[in-house]
Amino acid sequence: MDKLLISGGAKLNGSIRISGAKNAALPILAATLLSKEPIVLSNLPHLHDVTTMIELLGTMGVEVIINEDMSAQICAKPLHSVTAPYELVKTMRASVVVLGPLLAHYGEANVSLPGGCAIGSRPVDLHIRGLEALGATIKVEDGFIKAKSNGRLKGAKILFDMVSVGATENVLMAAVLAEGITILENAAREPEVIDLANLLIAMGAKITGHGTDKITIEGVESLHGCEYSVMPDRIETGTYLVAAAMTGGKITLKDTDPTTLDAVIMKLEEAGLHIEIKGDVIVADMTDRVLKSVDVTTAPYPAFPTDMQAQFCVMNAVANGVSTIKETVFENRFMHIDELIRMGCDAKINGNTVVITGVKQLKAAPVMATDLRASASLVLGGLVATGETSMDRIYHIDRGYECIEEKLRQLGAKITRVVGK
Ligand SMILES: CC(=O)N[C@H]1[C@@H](OP(=O)(O)OP(=O)(O)OC[C@H]2O[C@@H](n3ccc(=O)[nH]c3=O)[C@H](O)[C@@H]2O)O[C@H](CO)[C@@H](O)[C@@H]1O
Ligand SMILES: C=C(OP(=O)(O)O)C(=O)O
Repeated sequence: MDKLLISGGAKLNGSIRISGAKNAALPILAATLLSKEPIVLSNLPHLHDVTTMIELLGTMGVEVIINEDMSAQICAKPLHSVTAPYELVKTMRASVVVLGPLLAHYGEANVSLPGGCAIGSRPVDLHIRGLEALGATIKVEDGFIKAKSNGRLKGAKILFDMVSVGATENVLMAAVLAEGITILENAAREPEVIDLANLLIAMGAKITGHGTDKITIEGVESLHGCEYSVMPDRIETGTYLVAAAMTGGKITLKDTDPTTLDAVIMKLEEAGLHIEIKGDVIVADMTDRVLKSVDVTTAPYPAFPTDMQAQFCVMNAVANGVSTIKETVFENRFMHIDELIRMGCDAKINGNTVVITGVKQLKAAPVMATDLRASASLVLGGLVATGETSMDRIYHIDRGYECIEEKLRQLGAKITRVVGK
């Protein structure tokens, strides 16, 4: 298995480009199942999860052509299968978002249950109840979600019990082809939901209210092809901003969308990072500034994102002061803390809260990645630790960070990948 070796101590300096957002690209790829016409997607990030989603679409018969400019032309005609097999779903739980589009367009879908993962049990009850409200018949049998629709789905008013990004996306994609009006209440407001809605609108869907907690969809009979560019990755952006804050460097992030990062930017400014925004560029400067720890509580957008929690834990680990980080979205998202403690972090977990006392210096240790953002926090720790940190199980980081070692090296970090046999 591959490893990352990181020698700490370099201040990051320079400029990099931010990639397309994984969490927007995945549902957008699934949405191509809603049309029989080609959809041309640009700014797709080169990530394991994106490859898995393309492979999943491929097993169903979707045709994917990569154009010279690296955009992908995706055409979902004709499908020979409406099954998402366990072998692919188990490696990426976001595969469950093919359920809504398959059901709406083909009247049938068999999607392997995604199961739990390192950060929590992650049930899909809200997805299932939402699709049932649109008239689908759903059985969970032999480890599969087996969904059928007798004719077109029917628009309905759906109030989600809790805010779920994936359930909002799945039901939104089903509702665009349903007969009549669907209203989604307590819908997720994440920028990735907006990006998906904008793609669907470009395909001919009638959607209003995306970006608020009430989305209204007027179903149409069919959707057409279009060209669409995936939004920039706000979590990748936030991760590099934390890297600048921790290393005391000055970096420029290009092709990003600062408007999607309000909560993260506010907290980084509170921590002492100087941030300048010029359109789609962020310049972050920590030169000669003191890093202060900040309290954080994760919650659905527009509050502080759970996907930035691990990165803020490691930042607080080397900041001045004592901080409290509370995780309210996932029940088990502190797996990185034990690994950070191995690097000298002073942290105590109590239920869904961790109290971190900043230390002057982390020390390199062999560490193991447990999930995607936990991996990012260990890389960040390695960037400021004394000595060489070696990180195992880095397939997690390849799910969500495009060319992480190349980008960090471009900023002056000492990081190499050792390719395993
Ligand atoms: C591919 C993708 O976009 N992943 C993101 C998405 O995950 P994902 O869409 O899986 O996350 P959700 O918003 O659905 O999960 C939020 C909470 O709702 C719970 N829940 C969800 C669905 C359901 O049917 N029942 C239920 O109880 C989950 O267990 C969790 O506690 O949003 C999360 C929350 O911002 C992010 O951390 C993930 O990076
Ligand atoms: C939890 C994440 O992704 P996923 O929902 O795909 O597991 C993430 O991007 O941090």
